[in-house]
This record gives sequence, C-alpha cells and structure tokens, in this order.
Amino acid sequence: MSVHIGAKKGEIAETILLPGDPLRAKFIAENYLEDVKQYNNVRGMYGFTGTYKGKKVSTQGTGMGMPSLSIYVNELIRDYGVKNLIRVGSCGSFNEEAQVRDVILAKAACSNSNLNKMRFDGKDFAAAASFKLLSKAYQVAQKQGTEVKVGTILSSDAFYNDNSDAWKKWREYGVLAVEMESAELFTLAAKYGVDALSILTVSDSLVTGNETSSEEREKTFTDMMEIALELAE
Ligand SMILES: O=P(O)(O)O[C@H]1O[C@H](CO)[C@@H](O)[C@H]1O
Ligand SMILES: O=c1cc[nH]c(=O)[nH]1
Repeated sequence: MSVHIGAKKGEIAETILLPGDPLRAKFIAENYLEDVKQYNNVRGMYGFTGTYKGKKVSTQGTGMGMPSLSIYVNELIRDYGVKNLIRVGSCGSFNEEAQVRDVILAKAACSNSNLNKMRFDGKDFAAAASFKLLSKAYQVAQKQGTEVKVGTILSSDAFYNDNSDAWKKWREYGVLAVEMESAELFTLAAKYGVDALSILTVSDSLVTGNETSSEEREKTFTDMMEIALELAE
C-alpha cells in the first residue's frame, strides 16, 4: 500500500487509464474490463484492474488539477511500477476546429501552474507526450474510424478565471483546448523514464458556448476510452 492507494504490489497493471473523475474510472471498469478487481477506495478515488482483450489494464481516478494527479502518478510509478499512463479526460475547446465531443491527442501541454517553476527554478520545461503512445494512438484511431485532432493543450490551475478572455492568448499560439492535469503527467513521465499520453474529449467550447452535462462527461466519452484501451501492452 502507498499513502493514497490501497493496492498490494502486483495488483496494478503496467498500463493504466487515468480519468480525473473516479466515476469515469468505474464506468470504464464496468463496461470494458473483464475479471475486474477494485484495488482502491481510499478517499473515494476508485482504482480497478481487469483485462481488456486478454491484456491486463488498470484504471484510476486522479482527481482534478495537477497537485492531485501528481500524488497518484508519483505513487503509481514509484510504488507500483506503472509504465504506460494514459489520461482520458475532458477539456474545453479554444478553437472552432475542435467541436464538442471531438477527440484530441495532446502532443504537448503548456501550463500556467507553478509546479514546474518550482522544479526548475523559474525556468521552462517542455512537457510532451510519449511519441510511442502518441503514434500508436493515432494509428488505433484511424483503424477505429475515429477522427482525432493532434495538438498542443493548456493545463491550467484554474477552472474558473477572473479574466474571461485569458484563453484567447493561448489560441493565438495554436493551443487547442484547456484541461487541468496533463503538463504534470508528462513531466513526471519524463522524470521517471516512462510513457504518458493524454487523450481528451471536448466537453465544452469556449468559442460557441456549447457544453455537455456531468453525466455525459462521466459515461459517454467512449471513443477516447476505446483508443486508450488498445494501447495496453
Ligand atoms: O474530466 P476530467 O478528466 O476530470 O478533466 C477535466 O475536468 C475537470 C474540470 O471539470 C478537470 O479535472 C479537467 O482537467
Ligand atoms: O472548460 C473546461 C472543460 C474541461 N476541463 C477544463 O479544465 N476546462
């Protein structure tokens, strides 16, 4: 057991799907995995291991924001030997090109967070996805007939922003969408020499104002789940 995860050694697979929402982890386990065992309930942050097409896969909620994800990802890698970490999250689109329900493969994540400023003494770190997982996910999506957009995203510390136009600066530089975890996920993967990717579904558009409900965000973003599950080794 680690501080925040109640699993025994060997109970978590080398490939793990990481939604922010623990109920999305439960949905994945109940709808896609066979021989499922729930290994974590600490703080209600569910974690499950099962098999998908015969391959061992886990799924674990990370909570919202980089400080929360950082706790789970540090423990998953250091204490449980996880090697392929695939975030399956929702995001808000900055760009007409990415509409509600579209799937984005994040190749890199900008951030307004202080985490890497602390790590690197105020200098910048280029938080990027694993090319191995990114290229494989792109091929899987093509095979499954799911159109994906590959681009840069923003990992933000804030969901609600006092400056309602702040996102436009990021759009000017080609950033596709905002979420709250990937920059820390990519940074930790680089530190520990493992592979990480974020597959995101657009839950709302800052451009059009279109949005989905919390239940839709929990249960219906299945295209990204199906791409992620195929990445199990
Ligand atoms: O749907 P999840 O994976 O939680 O991701 C997004 O949704 C949450 C905000 O509603 C943040 O965690 C953000 O990154
Ligand atoms: O607008 C959004 C949607 C999902 N996640 C975010 O962080 N922002």
